[in-house]
Amino acid sequence: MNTDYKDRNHKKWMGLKYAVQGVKHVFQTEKNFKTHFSMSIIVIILGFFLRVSLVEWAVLFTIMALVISLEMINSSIERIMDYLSPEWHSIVGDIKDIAAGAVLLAAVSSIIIGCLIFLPKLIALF
Ligand SMILES: Nc1ncnc2c1ncn2[C@@H]1O[C@H](COP(=O)(O)OP(=O)(O)OP(=O)(O)O)[C@@H](O)[C@H]1O
Repeated sequence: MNTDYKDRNHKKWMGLKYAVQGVKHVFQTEKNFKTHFSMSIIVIILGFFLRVSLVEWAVLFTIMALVISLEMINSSIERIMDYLSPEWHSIVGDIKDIAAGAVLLAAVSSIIIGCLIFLPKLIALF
């Protein structure tokens, strides 16, 4: 019983370790991920500087997490398709384009949200 609990706990931590490895891997290999990550850091710094409200923080973190998560899923889909179908095929192209389109939609939304939250505060500074 006790060993069983320890085993489950160990597996849980190993799962977390692999997930962190996944984030590290995508950070090291995907240029777009680095761009989204850097943009998120800038947004957080700007958020502190412009004293955004709790609700605004919640909106900003939700959209940042969405963009970064979609970028990771997109990278994952690209790898799956390259592994399953290394040859050129229009359906593979469609699948990759759709996954990339999802990231684009979220990224455009994040720019709009950033403008809605930050622009009035920046304008008020001048
Ligand atoms: N096997 C394929 N068959 C058909 N089209 C493909 C294939 N591989 C890539 N493409 C086309 O090339 C585009 C770029 O694919 P690629 O796998 O090189 O992604 P990427 O340039 O690394 O994307 P990202 O910048 O998001 O990482 C795809 O969106 C798709 O239109």
